[in-house]
Amino acid sequence: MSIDARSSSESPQATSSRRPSRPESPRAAEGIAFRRLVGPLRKDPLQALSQIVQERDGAITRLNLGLFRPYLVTRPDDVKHVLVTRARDCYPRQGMMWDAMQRLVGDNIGGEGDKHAEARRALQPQFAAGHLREVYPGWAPVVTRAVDDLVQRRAPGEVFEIYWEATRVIHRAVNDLFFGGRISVEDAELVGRAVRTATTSIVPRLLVPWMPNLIPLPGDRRFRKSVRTVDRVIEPLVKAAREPGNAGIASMLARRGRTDRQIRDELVALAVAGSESTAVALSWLPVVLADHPEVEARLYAEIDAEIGSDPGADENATPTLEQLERLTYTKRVLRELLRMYTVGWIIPRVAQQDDVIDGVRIASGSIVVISPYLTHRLPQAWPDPDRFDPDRFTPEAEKARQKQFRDGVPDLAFGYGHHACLGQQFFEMEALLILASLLRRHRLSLHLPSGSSPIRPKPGLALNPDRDVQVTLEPRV
Ligand code: HEM
Repeated sequence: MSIDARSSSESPQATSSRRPSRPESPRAAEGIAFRRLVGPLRKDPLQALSQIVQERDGAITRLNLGLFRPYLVTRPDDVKHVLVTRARDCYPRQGMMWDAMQRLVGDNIGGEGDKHAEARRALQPQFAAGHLREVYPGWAPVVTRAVDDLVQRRAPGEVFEIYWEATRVIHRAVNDLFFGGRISVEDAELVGRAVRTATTSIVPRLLVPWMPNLIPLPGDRRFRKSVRTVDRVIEPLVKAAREPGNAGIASMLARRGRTDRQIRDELVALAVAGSESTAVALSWLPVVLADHPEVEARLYAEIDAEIGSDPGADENATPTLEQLERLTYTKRVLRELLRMYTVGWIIPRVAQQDDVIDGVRIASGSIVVISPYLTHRLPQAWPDPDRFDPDRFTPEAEKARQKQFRDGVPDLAFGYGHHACLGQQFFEMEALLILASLLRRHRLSLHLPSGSSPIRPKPGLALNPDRDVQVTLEPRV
């Protein structure tokens, strides 16, 4: 696909990320015409968008899709402008696109402004490294028991979908953190399924954000039903969180004087932000390992060396936090996986005022799309971006990248700015613990019937695999 600059009213801009040294009057973004976009986007949207970004060296581009004409912003310094510099006054997380989501997660941590800041201040200490260390000894055995149950449920060699099994483990892990163990396994799974249904049935509304709520769209009824299910389970737990002596994030929020509604909103937002993203990330792992036997061998070797695979050793031992911290290669595999298969692949914002980004005029009301997935494919930040290479995340490589990109960051897997992911450290701890507990005794293999096409990413609200990822577990001895 080539660039059609005719929709731009002015001459094309230099594609360097360097800013002009003297002020120039803002220009219109180069655009790509509808007829050139529609075919490639329909055929393979990620490939089409990646090609645009590479051809334009990441310069701001307007996608002319009829009524929907978003600006694509991918260079680290331009992303910083939207998510940090003008984040609060010009690109707050509000407007039509967020209205739909806020019907599920509320407008506290899922909102903007003072209410968001207050919610974030209340939640942050629960996700700080020091606090996670404190809760680890009580929490980790819950996770290893959930992994043991998975292994018991699945016979060696049985084919199953990793997403749902990972989700079951993750729900037990996060619900213990949220409610201090006061939610049953059945209720945890019910909430998980309802959240998944809500986040998938909302997609039609996100695609036509200007559609008034009064006009029904496909998915609306399923969405409302899922929200009712979530509330039916969560509301009594929120009330119970006020009883003295209870543990978990819900009780901590109650002690900090948050209202029932606020506590409900925070917990649902955490469930939406934390559970599905983690399950999708873990679903990509067998896909990546099947294609990269050398990475797989190093990962198992590290787990054997640091955690131990001796089946005669204590069967029920939970890996210690110190052991997890030594899984540096496994952690790099997870980070590279999130670079290439960026679960949070898109971060939309709507300009609330006229603005100029890198000399390009952005009118108030325009949709600005940040795509971590596309930023992760900029060759100037990630040479040979389609190659899977965990060693991009060695401390030396990270230091060199930081030096190269003083303005903005090229690694956006967990967002950036005042909405950056609260749960990143929790995700790392949780994912490493699940992998260490599972892989020390079992080999996880992708099951791809012969003749199947390779599994590829499919963009939706999250970047899912394009079909259910099927796997098997075999004892390693
Ligand atoms: C693979 C795992 C995860 C990925 C890729 C991920 C990614 C992200 C991204 C990209 C954002 C920024 C969204 C924006 O700017 O609009 C975000 C925000 C957030 N994430 Fe995560 N996340 C993950 C896991 C988690 C977990 C485990 C939790 C908590 C249990 C969590 C809680 C949150 C919260 C609360 C926010 C909103 C923060 C705010 O608006 O102030 N995330 N996440």
